[in-house]
Amino acid sequence: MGRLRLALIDMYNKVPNEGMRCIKDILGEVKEEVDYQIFDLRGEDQLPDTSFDIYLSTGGPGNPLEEEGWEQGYFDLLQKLWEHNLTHSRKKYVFFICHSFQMASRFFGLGQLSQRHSTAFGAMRVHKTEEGKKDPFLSVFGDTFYAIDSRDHQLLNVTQEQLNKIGAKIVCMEKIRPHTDYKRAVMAIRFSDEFFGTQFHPEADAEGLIPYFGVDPQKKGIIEKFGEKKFNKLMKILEDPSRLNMAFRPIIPSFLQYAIQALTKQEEPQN
Ligand SMILES: NC(=O)CC[C@H](N)C(=O)O
Repeated sequence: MGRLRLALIDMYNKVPNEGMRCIKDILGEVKEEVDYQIFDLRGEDQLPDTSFDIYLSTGGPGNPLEEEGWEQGYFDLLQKLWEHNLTHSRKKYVFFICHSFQMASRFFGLGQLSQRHSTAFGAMRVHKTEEGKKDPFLSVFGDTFYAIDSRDHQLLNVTQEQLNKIGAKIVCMEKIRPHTDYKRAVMAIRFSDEFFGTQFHPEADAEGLIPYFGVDPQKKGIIEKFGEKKFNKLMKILEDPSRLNMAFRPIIPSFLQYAIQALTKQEEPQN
């Protein structure tokens, strides 16, 4: 059978970022099995059709509730992929990161998106839920793990009824902060066997981020925006391999291996 085809949906709207480099690195690890094509959705209005096997939709800047004009096309694509999976044995696999995760929550009608009281930025502790403890994509982690977070918005108030409608499960939540009244935001959702999304950045790599954040203008920018204390804390976590489970960032590779195995097991043509 031929190589699998992956659509990388770039949501960065041409804003410089580390996400695309990290994702391309990860996709380099499966280059024998998977070819990928980039679609600059917000910058160039490029949207893949439904012919791809796997879709990886990135993080990006801005308010996930704002209408920029590309949303309906994106939602139509998700609708077609979701319906495809309901009626075909050869499935479509979709991974949503950060901004895309927020867009997916809008598409599926889960919870409420809102602006955080302050920007979340750094290496944050994430908690698995009971469902998360059973999730194969998270199996290498303990009950809590560190992940890179970078966002101004959050997903709150997802109800069990909303989850049940599509058969989704919340698999990670923000850390518990007993000293604040803030609600804990949702950090990862398994929408289905094939659709998975994280509010954090599972593509982030410590090896690449240390030299990136550690020099100006990034270093200066972080200190100006968040203070020296937060900068030092971020670097300390990035440099401590025992705390930094994302050093080997296993979530997206697990997703890709799962998709590759399922798709190569099945002979084409389908159904
Ligand atoms: N890094 C991201 O993708 C951020 C997502 C979104 N723009 C937010 O501010 O919450």
